[in-house]
Amino acid sequence: MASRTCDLVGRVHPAHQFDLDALLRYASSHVHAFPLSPSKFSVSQFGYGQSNPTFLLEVSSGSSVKRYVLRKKPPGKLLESAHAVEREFQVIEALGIHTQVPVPKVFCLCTDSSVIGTPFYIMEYLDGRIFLDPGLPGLAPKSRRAIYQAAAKALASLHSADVDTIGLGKFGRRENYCKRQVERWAKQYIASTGDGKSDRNPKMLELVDWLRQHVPLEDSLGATSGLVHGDFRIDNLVFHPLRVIGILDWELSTLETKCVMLHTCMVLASFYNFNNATVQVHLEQLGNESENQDLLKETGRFVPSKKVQELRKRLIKFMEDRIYPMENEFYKLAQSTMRWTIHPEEENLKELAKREGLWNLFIPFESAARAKKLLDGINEFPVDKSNDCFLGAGLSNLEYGYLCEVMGRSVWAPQMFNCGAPDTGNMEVLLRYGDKEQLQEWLIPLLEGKIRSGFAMTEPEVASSDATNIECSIKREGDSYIINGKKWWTSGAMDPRCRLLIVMGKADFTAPMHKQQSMILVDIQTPGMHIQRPLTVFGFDDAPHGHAEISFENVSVPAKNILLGEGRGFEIAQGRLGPGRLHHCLRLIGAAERGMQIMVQRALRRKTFGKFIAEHGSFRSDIAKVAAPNMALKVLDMAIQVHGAAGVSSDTVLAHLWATSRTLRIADGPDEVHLGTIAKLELQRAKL
Ligand SMILES: Cc1cc2nc3c(=O)[nH]c(=O)nc-3n(C[C@H](O)[C@H](O)[C@H](O)COP(=O)(O)OP(=O)(O)OC[C@H]3O[C@@H](n4cnc5c(N)ncnc54)[C@H](O)[C@@H]3O)c2cc1C
Repeated sequence: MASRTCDLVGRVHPAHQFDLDALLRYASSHVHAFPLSPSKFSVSQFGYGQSNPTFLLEVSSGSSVKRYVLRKKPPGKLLESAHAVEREFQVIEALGIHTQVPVPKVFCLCTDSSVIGTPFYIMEYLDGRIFLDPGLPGLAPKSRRAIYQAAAKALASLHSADVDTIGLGKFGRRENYCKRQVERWAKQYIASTGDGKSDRNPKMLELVDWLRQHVPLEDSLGATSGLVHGDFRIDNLVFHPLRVIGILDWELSTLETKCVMLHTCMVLASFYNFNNATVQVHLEQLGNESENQDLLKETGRFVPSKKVQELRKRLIKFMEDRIYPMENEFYKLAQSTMRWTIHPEEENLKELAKREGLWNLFIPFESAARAKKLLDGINEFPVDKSNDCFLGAGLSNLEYGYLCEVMGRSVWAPQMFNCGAPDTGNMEVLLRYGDKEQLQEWLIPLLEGKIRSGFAMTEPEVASSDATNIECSIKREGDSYIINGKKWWTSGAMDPRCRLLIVMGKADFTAPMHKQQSMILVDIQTPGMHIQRPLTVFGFDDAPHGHAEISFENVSVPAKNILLGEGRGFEIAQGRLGPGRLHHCLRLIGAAERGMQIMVQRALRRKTFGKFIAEHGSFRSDIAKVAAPNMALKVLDMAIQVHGAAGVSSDTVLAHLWATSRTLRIADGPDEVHLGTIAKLELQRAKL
């Protein structure tokens, strides 16, 4: 049977007693809404299997009683890496803020041992049930099944967390986790069996061998790391009534390769006979990775999951049926005197894409989870089943790659699926860093495709590839910020639907170099903002979205529009650039694919000197060279060449695709900056 959490406490062990007054003083000033002068303050200790002593705090004021849980290091001399309550706090806090993984809310971490003798943290008390016996005796089979499934779901939600997005990318050593783990288990098994101990099971030795031979390829890189609890047992879960409301005891948590989680889970299932619901849910959640593994082994290449393949098929059909046939119409309008207006068919296509579930596909499932949590209960937010696609299709960046590539085949396509830059980057910024009010005001209309947005960082007067040079000032005055400065290349700002600019500037020119920058949300209609001119790229002005030069003269914006707080702009810019560049590159692959397709069709139709162009030797040798650096530009350049004069005209899409592709060696940071970052990461990895 289950025990209620409050039934698991008893008197504080004499060796674990500490100064209650000191704790009360500390908690009163560090825990939000902690009663200041309680009429009663009592402490009892949880007695069940705690390596870090854990206490229930009960604080009474009049008739109300508040309960908290305190977890601390044990007293005495400890092994350096053991009992790290600081790490526990870090992981619970990150999961609580950024994911839907059920964890108690944490209130404060105290690393000052002078307060109660050792570091400690205080968290929410969860009133629920704990099952001490994993066999769940005394429960009806139906309830038992529900409990096991809830446990498996909680574990799967944990393993779905994107550690880089939630700030836990450096929480543990990433590479060779699987190899180290298998060796450790093998050693432990050998040490605890044979020679007068329990019999050694030959099947277990076979299993060890099998695991050694099946260490996944990416284990040595640690590139797809996820978070692992390290001691995920049913008695570390709090249920209410059949749902997991909290995962406890994070002492052994660390990072491990994601597909290893599946292996680990299967091994655990066989060791503990836990329940294969865990494995099933993992297969559902991590199925793409394991599926890819198998297909990688069989064919030598990755193949996307069934879900992604199905989406890709639908997307390609949409492109062929709806978008390619409209391209000429869109170009015609964009070159006419009405160039800064929107073709009515664009909005129709957006509605169709929404209906087909081809909407906001770029949103990573992790960002979607944060937004769902923040926007839960808001009426305007369409999170019900019929509108599920407003927060994407729950894809990983890898999965979206297969779809992004298809969208890149037409410069008009991404925005039809609400997946166009700079909106994607801006939505991602709001999804990751915006507060509830900011999400409500700006994210919802962006998700719905009702408005568009721009990102204003680059300035004409300073070398903007280095964002520390930015000079635009964002100065706090009372309840507002006043913006003064000049920006250029703000893409999308000419679009008549553009309502929001995310502006980067400096709130404090005297702060440390990377803390001077802030980002603020600005309504484009705010007085003092002047669009000076649209800029052109090799003669294309990219109407109707355009790239604007904008001046800001005493533009007054409500203080609540600051993102994350003053001095956090650099940090946000880094987070924004990563996925943005990735999306551009994936679209470039699509542009190259399209160029290749058009080129081959042309070369098979047109004859020079008595032969089809495709039959000339130079064409054959060129076509074999597509995997070079700057691949997209090379392919498009070849496609233009094959078309002769038609290739540089606007009668085909090639010149525009080439111009757009060329800009991407500068836009979103020049090649040199990205190469510098890659070199830095490679050097860091070599030092590990
Ligand atoms: C089509 C297009 C759209 C754009 N859209 C936006 C937008 O929406 N919002 C926005 O804010 N900006 C936008 N930009 C601007 C773009 O982000 C900047 O142009 C880019 O960051 C470079 O800044 P810069 O032009 O000031 O060049 P600079 O910083 O002056 O750099 C010039 C050159 O210096 C070299 N260089 C720089 N750093 C290094 C280094 N570390 N090592 C070696 N060489 C280096 C590179 O060759 C680089 O091209 C856009 C640009 C284009 C072309």
